[in-house]
Amino acid sequence: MFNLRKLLLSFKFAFEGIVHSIKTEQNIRFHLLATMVVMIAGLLTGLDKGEWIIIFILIGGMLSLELINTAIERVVDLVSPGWQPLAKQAKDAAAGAVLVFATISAIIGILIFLPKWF
Ligand SMILES: Nc1ncnc2c1ncn2[C@@H]1O[C@H](COP(=O)(O)OP(=O)(O)OP(=O)(O)O)[C@@H](O)[C@H]1O
Repeated sequence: MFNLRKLLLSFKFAFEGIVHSIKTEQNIRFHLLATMVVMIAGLLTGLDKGEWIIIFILIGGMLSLELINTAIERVVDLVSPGWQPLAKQAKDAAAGAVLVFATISAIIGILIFLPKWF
């Protein structure tokens, strides 16, 4: 009923997916750098518990969305190695989802940090 080996293997595969995405996707490395900058800024600025929770939700959402974007890119390349309008639409929509979340995250970050600095 509960297979520990299978559970551990699924963690291993998920970890491999994260490592592969970091190695191959420049955008994910940029977001990891941004994550570190925000964490350091948060520690130096002094955020309350609610603000940290919001920041962690945004960081988790952002990185998860980047991983899903990588997955979509890989599946599109798999099923459509040649140029296809639908492949472009799929990849651009996935990239658009990342951009929407990144923009909203940046706005929320500004709303949290700016009043504390000025
Ligand atoms: N198979 C395809 N058919 C049509 N358009 C594509 C295809 N692959 C990528 N594109 C489009 O080409 C443009 C440039 O893509 P880009 O150089 O970012 O490559 P990518 O495959 O989307 O991303 P990555 O380089 O991270 O794999 C984007 O608009 C993308 O949607």
